[in-house]
Amino acid sequence: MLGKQELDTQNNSILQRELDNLLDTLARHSSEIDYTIITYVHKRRKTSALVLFKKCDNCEEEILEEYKTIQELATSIAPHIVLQLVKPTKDLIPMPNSFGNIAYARVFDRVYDSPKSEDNNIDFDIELGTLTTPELSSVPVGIRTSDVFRHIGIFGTTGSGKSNTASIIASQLLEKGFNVVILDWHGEYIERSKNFKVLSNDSLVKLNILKFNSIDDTVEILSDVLQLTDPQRFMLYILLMKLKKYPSFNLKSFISVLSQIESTSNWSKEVKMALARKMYPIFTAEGKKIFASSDSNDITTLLQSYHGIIVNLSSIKNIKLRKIYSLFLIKLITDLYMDNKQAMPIILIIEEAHNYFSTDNDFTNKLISEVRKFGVGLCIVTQSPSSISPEVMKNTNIKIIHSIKSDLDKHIISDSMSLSSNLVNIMDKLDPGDAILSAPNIKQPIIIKINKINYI
Ligand SMILES: Nc1ncnc2c1ncn2[C@@H]1O[C@H](COP(=O)(O)OP(=O)(O)OP(=O)(O)O)[C@@H](O)[C@H]1O
Repeated sequence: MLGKQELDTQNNSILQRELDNLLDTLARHSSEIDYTIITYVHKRRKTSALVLFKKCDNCEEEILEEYKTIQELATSIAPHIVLQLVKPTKDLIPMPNSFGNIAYARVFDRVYDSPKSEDNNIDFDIELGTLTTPELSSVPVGIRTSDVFRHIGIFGTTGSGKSNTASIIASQLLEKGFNVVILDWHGEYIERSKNFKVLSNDSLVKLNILKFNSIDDTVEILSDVLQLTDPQRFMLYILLMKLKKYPSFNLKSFISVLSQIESTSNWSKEVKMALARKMYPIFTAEGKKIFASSDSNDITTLLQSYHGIIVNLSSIKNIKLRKIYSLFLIKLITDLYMDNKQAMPIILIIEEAHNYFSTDNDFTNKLISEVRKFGVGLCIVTQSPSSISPEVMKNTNIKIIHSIKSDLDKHIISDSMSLSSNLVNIMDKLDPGDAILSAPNIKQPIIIKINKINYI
């Protein structure tokens, strides 16, 4: 194993990175053949060999085939490393004897974290998939129903398999007697739905902004999404207090109450105008389809009729309205559970959560730490862990990490669950459907292959 000549001898960090990548890939490559790296140090010179071995009779051909595969991998993953075949002899470990190139490589202590057979005893009742260690690839693995109230985080870049994983959890919890509500941001679950009721366009539950329990939460949700300044936020608070006395919530009552608030200066007039402008989408034709003016909020009847519900949020085209609606729907459901004990527990699957579980939203931060006592589990699904509140990372006890490419996102995840460097290195190399699982029922994070599900 030689570093190529044209590289600066001092700068062997490139070689190191390439070798790391090559080893990570080899560790995931299932093969009957074992590998080891041996570094020979002689005075100030060193030289390394990647040794392939298998205990067998007459399997030279097989090992040579494997060598060819690795050589191809090395050409694409590690272009500055040359693998040269050294003929083994009966008594000697083959070592390259050319010291002319870069003194390569470093001694590794890489051990890949795959559970050994004695760790197999994983207690679970929601099956997610199987272990990835080749000899244990038929061993099933999963999570416990009792742990879902301490929330689930599913992370991964686009196309890494998040929705499939969320669907596996959703369908098994539905079978176990949970209410399951999926907030489907892009409408990607609807085509796969068999046992779930889909709410779209006119069938979406209409919400009345004035009829929620806490005016503080209402102000928090609207201020966060509409990006209100402090004075606008304060004016909204006064406005909603006054509007509560009105029989209906519509543009007319809104303007009427707004004009009653005294404006003593140009500045306060501007605050009023800006608030009216920002609130306006709620009173447009699309806003009127999802926000009721006089009805009371009720989700109980719907949950009694359908235990599995997919809310097709993509049918709300205006993104701000979609965010406001999603947050108020979460509030409606969680308030129901927090106000009265419900017979069936519930899990809310929140897709593309980075869109509305932002860092500075007090409502969502409070929610994630409080609801678990009331039989509500949240399953937060996002491609961008760095864009959501740190409270989410802190309060998700089950973490399922699909392939993550961004260094920032990798950093945030590894910090939140103290992953070994081996697992951090492997995070961007996972295939779709493969994931690192960390949960209270398993001793240490493991790599698993999630089952594929065709409908829910
Ligand atoms: N466990 C799995 N085994 C095999 N293929 C899978 C698995 N999970 C997902 N896939 C495939 O990977 C692709 C992406 O899956 P999925 O839509 O679940 O990813 P995603 O992370 O939710 O993507 P997006 O962010 O775009 O919604 C699909 O074609 C799906 O069939």
